[in-house]
Amino acid sequence: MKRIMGLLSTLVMVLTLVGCGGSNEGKSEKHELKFGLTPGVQSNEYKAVKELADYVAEKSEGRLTIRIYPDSQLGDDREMISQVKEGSLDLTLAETGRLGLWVKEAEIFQLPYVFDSYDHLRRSLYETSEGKDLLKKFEEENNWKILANAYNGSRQTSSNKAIESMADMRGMKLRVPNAQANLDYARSVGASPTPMAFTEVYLALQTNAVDGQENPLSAIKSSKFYEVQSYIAMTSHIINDQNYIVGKSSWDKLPEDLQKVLAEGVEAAGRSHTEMFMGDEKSLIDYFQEKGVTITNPDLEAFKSALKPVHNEYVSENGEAGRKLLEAIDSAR
Ligand SMILES: CC(=O)N[C@H]1[C@H]([C@H](O)[C@H](O)CO)O[C@](O)(C(=O)O)C[C@@H]1O
Repeated sequence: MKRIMGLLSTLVMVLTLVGCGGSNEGKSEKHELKFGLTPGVQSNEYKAVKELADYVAEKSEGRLTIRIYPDSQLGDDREMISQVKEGSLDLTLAETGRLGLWVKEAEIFQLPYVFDSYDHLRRSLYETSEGKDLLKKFEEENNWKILANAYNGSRQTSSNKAIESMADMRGMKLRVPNAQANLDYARSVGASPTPMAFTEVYLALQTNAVDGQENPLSAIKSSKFYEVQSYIAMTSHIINDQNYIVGKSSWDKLPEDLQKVLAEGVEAAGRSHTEMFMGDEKSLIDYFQEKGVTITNPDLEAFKSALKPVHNEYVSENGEAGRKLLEAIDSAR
């Protein structure tokens, strides 16, 4: 009886050790992260995120998977950023300026005609102490850990009538996302701003419910807006960036080796993201012209002076923090 009891307890010990996996504890555990984004599967954004999902699945040998929810399935960017903040969504894409809904002074990142180029925007965010402070606030106060910042194109204005100069925009019903900077752009150039969800824009243009919209060339292509618009004016009014945001709480739940895989995957996806948007800006003008769209190049000086009061408003609303950020951006030129 004693021998049987001894054998049984040895067996229990062996089984316990196997069950725990010894030093391999956690290594066999599987993790799934949810990634939500506004654009659909034809977009560059989706392609880059898919590249990330494929990368992590392969490098982690199936231990880390990313399930992608495109096409605003989980809501628009504002809702998804808020879900990441609360911890109910793991990953999303967001413009730095959009985070200004929560960290007020960050809204300067989407003001029209603030940056000379994407490089200028990137330097302002990563290389100035004010930019670094913002990144810190995002992570420490809002649960947004920025794993990469990519270029998402410069916004242009498409329409059903030619925009040769700013005066041609007077009274035009211009669809914009429901974001202050875009509303300000439409209003300041004399158009009538019409906010609406991204998923409804094609139909609104097709039925002439609105006269035009503004988005980067890549989005005009992937959402097929060029099929229902005859003109694109190169207004280059907002430089869009795109942060790959992971919830700090989701990040902290991952074992270190999977954090490394995720960070490397996002870095590579961010690079492809930027390359796709930069490449499109070189090739899409010809593409749209071949499709019968006329491209116009209005004088941008009038646009820039029309938007100057919006910069002044920003400074008066954001006080010292806003003034410092504006100076930092100027110094990064
Ligand atoms: C990250 C993200 O979702 N970006 C979306 C932006 C932002 O919502 C907007 O610029 C406010 O910041 O709006 C669009 O350009 C748009 O609706 O036209 C679609 C784009 O996918």
